[in-house]
Amino acid sequence: MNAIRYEPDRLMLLDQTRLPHETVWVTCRTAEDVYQAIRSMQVRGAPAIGAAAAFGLALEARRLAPAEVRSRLPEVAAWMKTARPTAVNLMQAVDEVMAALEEAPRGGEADALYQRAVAIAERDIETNRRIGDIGAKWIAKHGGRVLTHCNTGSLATVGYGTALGILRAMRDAGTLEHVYVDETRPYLQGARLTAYELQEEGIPYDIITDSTAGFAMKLGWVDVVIVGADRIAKNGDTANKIGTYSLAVLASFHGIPFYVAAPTTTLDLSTPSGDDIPIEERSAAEVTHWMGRPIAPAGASAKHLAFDVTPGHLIAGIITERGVALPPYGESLARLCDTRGKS
Ligand SMILES: CSC[C@@H](O)[C@@H](O)C(=O)COP(=O)(O)O
Repeated sequence: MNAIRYEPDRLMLLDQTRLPHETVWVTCRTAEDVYQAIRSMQVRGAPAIGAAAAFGLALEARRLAPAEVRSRLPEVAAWMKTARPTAVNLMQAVDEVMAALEEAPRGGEADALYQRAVAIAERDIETNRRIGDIGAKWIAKHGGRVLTHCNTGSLATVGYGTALGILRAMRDAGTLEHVYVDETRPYLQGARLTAYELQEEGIPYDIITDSTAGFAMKLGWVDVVIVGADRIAKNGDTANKIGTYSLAVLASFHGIPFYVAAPTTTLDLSTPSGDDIPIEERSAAEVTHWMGRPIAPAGASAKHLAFDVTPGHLIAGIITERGVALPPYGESLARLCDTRGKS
């Protein structure tokens, strides 16, 4: 399954607001189209929005008059970064494409940007496969019953997935027994998207309501928790989908190991701790309504933080394509970043 298809003059995104019941592809031809698709969560998941943004800038470079590309694109790039504030993959991918612009030959800007966006997309799939291999070996020692949150699969990446990639690799290795999928209020990435991917793969799973997770742990259903990440600060504090922090606290209370799986492009060593990570606040209507229909009284007030931050001390390990970082994260993450890009 893949949710991102690309050609030099268009980006096609599988609309994740319509899944699992409708398969609708959205065609983007401009940076504005891509920006709107990211904001409205037609494309979502940290690595997927990074790749989409990269293609968005490449599309814009093709659309602009050649003489305008170098003067106009920096502004578009800065704006693209504001589409969603928490996932640092977006900022990294935009910066990477803009670096390609610096190196591009005169007149070859649009092609250079497209090639860089393709490289970002292809690298993501390769990275996820490595996370899967490394993670499957590491996690197997804890057992085969895994609880996960949100969607970290093919839909959230360019392909294969991070935490969900580990589940695929465990299934292939014969070590996966069962997956408990938090439904993940309010956007239901678990119930709609992770369940869809696991079902396609024939992986045994049960959706649970978010509030079931603690009791499921108490009942002994869960050997290990694995989640994804949107931004990992220098000290290991990790921003991920709202509800992740509660899961980590529950896992700690029950003595269950809690892991984060993410590519090293999700590490942000320039952010000292989780307190410095910007947390996206989305519309209250996404909490009070479902698919446009109200579920709360008219005029109800709601708070909608889209992400939370799990302190590093609650995380047993951070599984990346370069290996598993263990606490203390200040040192282990810096070591992983030192090796980033060297192989
Ligand atoms: C590999 S995806 C990792 C994270 O981006 C994922 O866990 C998550 O929080 C997604 O949030 P979303 O709001 O759906 O973009």
